[in-house]
Formats: sequence, C-alpha cells, structure tokens
Amino acid sequence: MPEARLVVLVSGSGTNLQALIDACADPAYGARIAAVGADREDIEGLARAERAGIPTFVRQVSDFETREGWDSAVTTVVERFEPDIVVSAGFMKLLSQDFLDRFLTLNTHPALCPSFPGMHGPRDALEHGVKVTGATLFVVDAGVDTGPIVAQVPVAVEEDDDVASLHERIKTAERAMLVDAVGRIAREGVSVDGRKVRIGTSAG
Ligand SMILES: Nc1nc2c(c(=O)[nH]1)N[C@@H](CN(C=O)c1ccc(C(=O)N[C@@H](CCC(=O)O)C(=O)O)cc1)CN2
Ligand SMILES: NCC(=O)N[C@@H]1O[C@H](COP(=O)([O-])[O-])[C@@H](O)[C@H]1O
Repeated sequence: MPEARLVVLVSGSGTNLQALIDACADPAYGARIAAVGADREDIEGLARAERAGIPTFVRQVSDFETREGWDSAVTTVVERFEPDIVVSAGFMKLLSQDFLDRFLTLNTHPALCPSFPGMHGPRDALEHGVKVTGATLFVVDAGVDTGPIVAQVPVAVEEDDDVASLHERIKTAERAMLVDAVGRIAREGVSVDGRKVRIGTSAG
C-alpha cells in the first residue's frame, strides 16, 4: 500500500510535528509528510520541517485583504501537496468549511473534548479545578473543537501544577496518542459516520 501523504499545519514550537517526523522515518509507519504549513514566520515548527528537508509554506492572515482570501490561499496551497490527511498540530487558526470539505483534517487539542475548547485548554482545565484532563484527537468540523473524536488520552492534574507544567505533561501524552492514531489511520483507513469514528479494517 502506498504511504499516506500528510500535510501538517503548525503555529509554534512543533513538538507534535517532530513526533510525526520521527515516526515517518520508519517506512513501516505508513505515512510521509508532504509539506508543513504555518500561519506565521520564524517559528520552531517551520525550522523543524526545514531541518528534515520537508517543503514548507506560510500564509499569514495579515497578508490578505479578507479572511476569505486567506482561507482560499490556504486551501490552494494545501491542495498542491495532494494530502490524504491534513494534521493541525498546534495550528492556531480556524479552518473554513470549504477547506474541511476538501481534506480529511485532524486536530490535536490539549484537553478532553468536549471540555475546555479553544486556545487555552490547559489553563481553563486548571482554573476549573479538574483532577483529570488530557488530550483529544478529532476530525475537524466547522465548530471549535467540536468534531468527531478519534482518540483521547487522560492526564492527571497534580496539586502543584501551573499551566506550563500541566501543558508539558499533556503534550507528552498527546504526542504518543497523535503518532499512534495517525499511523493506524494511514495504514488501516478511517471511517466517520456521524459522531462515530472507526479506525481499521471495518472502516470505509
Ligand atoms: N474549523 C476549525 N478549525 C480549527 C479547529 C477546529 O476545531 N475547527 N481547531 C484548531 C485549533 N484550535 C483549537 O483546538 C483553535 C485555533 C484557533 C482558534 C481561534 O480562535 N483563532 C483565531 C486567531 C487566534 C490567533 O491567531 O492567535 C482565528 O482563527 O482568527 C480557536 C481554536 C485548528 N483549526
Ligand atoms: N487549541 C489548539 C491548541 O491548544 N493546540 C495545542 O498547542 C500545542 C502545540 O504544541 P507544539 O507546537 O509543540 O506541537 C499542543 O498541545 C496542541 O494541542
């Protein structure tokens, strides 16, 4: 079976991207990263891609007259790389319905959806006083962190956690979940039926 083609979208440090780069080095993983895209310049995520010899692109909202113009430019450049799966890994821009209609898009979020959606999952979980939080991989839909859930991993909140320590612990679990689920989807396929996501031979 041919390797699945991934386009990975990032906005920051790119440790999830790095985990995927490392996994893709093994041909048995079943996927390769065709390109890495970002909504801003000068981020470590892009540097990680460049060090790995992966093509990169940047489309900044501020370079476009309208948000629709940016949406369309992102769709066009991603299309060029013919992805089987788009992985939003720390990408801090909402993706348009048109983009989502064209590409199977997964997003990793640092909380147990449907709890604590948005850009501050670890902070919101800590402020709420939950004892267990985690990470969620989901199929992106037009809402914010509302899409059908592919995988989740729980992470304990410790008494002395601050936002940084909690987020770091979540990210360790999140990377393993992401690599495992994306690899299984690449090798075995996935089906989405309403809110039910199935990976594996029964998919499709
Ligand atoms: N349509 C969707 N797009 C994306 C989703 C999603 O669930 N639906 N998830 C993300 C990531 N995300 C949290 O998981 C998230 C990203 C961005 C925002 C947001 O409000 N962004 C603002 C800009 C903020 C900035 O640039 O600093 C915006 O897009 O204008 C909320 C949640 C990936 N995309
Ligand atoms: N709502 C989106 C969101 O909060 N995304 C989170 O940003 C971090 C990116 O880390 P990374 O750049 O090191 O992969 C990850 O924890 C990801 O879930």
